[in-house]
Order: sequence, then structure tokens, then C-alpha cells
Amino acid sequence: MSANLSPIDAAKYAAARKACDYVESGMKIGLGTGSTAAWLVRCLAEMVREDGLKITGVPTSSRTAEMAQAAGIPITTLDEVGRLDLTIDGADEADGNLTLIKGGGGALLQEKIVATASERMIVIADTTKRVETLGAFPLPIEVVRFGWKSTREAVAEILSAADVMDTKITLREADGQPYVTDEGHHILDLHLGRIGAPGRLAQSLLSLPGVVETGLFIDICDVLITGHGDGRVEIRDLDAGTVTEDRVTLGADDNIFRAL
Ligand SMILES: O=C[C@H](O)[C@H](O)[C@H](O)COP(=O)(O)O
Repeated sequence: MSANLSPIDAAKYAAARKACDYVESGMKIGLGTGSTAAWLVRCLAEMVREDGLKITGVPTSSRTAEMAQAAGIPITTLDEVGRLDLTIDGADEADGNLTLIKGGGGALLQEKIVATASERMIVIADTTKRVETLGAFPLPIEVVRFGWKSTREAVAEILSAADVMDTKITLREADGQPYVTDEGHHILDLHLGRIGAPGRLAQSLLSLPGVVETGLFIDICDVLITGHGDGRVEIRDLDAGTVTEDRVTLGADDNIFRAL
């Protein structure tokens, strides 16, 4: 390999590079947020620069917007384009039905809006994200700042009756302060251990007025591309009902590694 990528970064890169096979000139693409999505932005930027790929990106966070802009990917807003061809994003966990936990990076609300405005959503991940049952990763929920403590109490009540293993709730912080999302909300992280019924839990949480959105993505993701550190990728396509394997060459793309 041309750069000293850790196996986890190589896996993320492999998944992101494979996802680029689904991108065609002229497409409007939702650009995800996080360290895996950052690889996608680098790969797409390279295709724009070197292959003349013509795409318009709709970023799912201010961080991704800055990165895409700096990398030379033309970006616009969701309101400008309305509907997208494809969104490619990372995830914190994905189960066999491609139900996801997202929001580890705090961008779940914009990510869900962009993904649901897309014809297709592809999730790119390393193998650590693939789980049998969701819930080992704390479930982020975005809550309105006003009265967030009351919302936390109401969430605790819901959890006490839910099919989960643990019920601890923490307010996400950044630099010792409550974290504020791009949309001006707080995030509560729900440490549940195991989520037995994701759909029911999401519905109950969304019934609370202070809860804006949950990090549970249900029936949104169409394709999961899981990358391995040696360049192997597994492509699980729900629509096609197929699981296929492929390999991404690591090290052939010097420019992308130099751009790190
Ligand atoms: O809010 C952040 C997003 O949902 C990310 O896509 C998710 O946290 C995965 O991030 P990473 O690729 O850095 O593990």
C-alpha cells in the first residue's frame, strides 16, 4: 500500500471506493458524514478531478460541506435539487435487515432527511459495524434544547418498558459543553446494550414532543458495502436480494493517499 493506512482505514477506503461504482455522471448525490464518508468524499473528488465526473453533492453536515468544497466537489442544498439519485453514508451499526444506528458523529437528522429524499441509500462500513442485533453502540436521539431534561425523563420512562438490555442515558458533550447539532439541538445517547424491537422503540421515542429524530434508520438503506482491511468488499443488496464479493486494489491510487 502506498500510504501507511491502518487496516480499519483500508477497510473504510475499500468500501468507499466500491460505492463509487454506483455513481454516474449527472447524478445528484447525498454525501454522508463521518470518517468513512470522508473516504467517499476523497474518492469522488479524485473522480471529479481526474476523470471529469460531473456530480452535484448535497452534504449532510457542515463538516462534510467544508470537506467537499475544499476537495472540489460541486455542492448544493437539498432544497435546490429536491430529489437525489443516491446517498452514500457511513453507519455506526448495521444489522442483517440493513437497519442502522447512525448519529455517532452528530449528523443523524440531516443524514436521515437527505437519505429519505434519495432514490437509493448505500451504506459503507468496515466489518466492526456489522452486527447481529443493534444496540451495543449507544443510540443517539436528537432532542430540542428547550426542556431537554424533561424529555430525558420521558425517554427514561419509555426505555423502562422497552425491549432493551440497559437504560442509561447521557447528554452528549463537546469540549465540556452540551453538544449542539447543525440544527441547533442536543443529543441524548441511549446506552441500551441490545435493541429487541427497533421499530417499536423508534415509534415510542418519536411520540415525545421534545424528540426530533432518532438514529435508527429503518427501511432506508438499500445496499450495505462492508470493507475489509485487505481490500475485500461484501455487497449486500436488499432490492436484488444478493450478497456478492469483490476486491478493491489498495495502493493503486497514490493521489488519494497523498491528499490525506
Ligand atoms: O453522525 C454521524 C454519522 O451517522 C456517521 O455516518 C456514523 O457515525 C459513522 O461514522 P464513522 O464512519 O466515522 O464511523
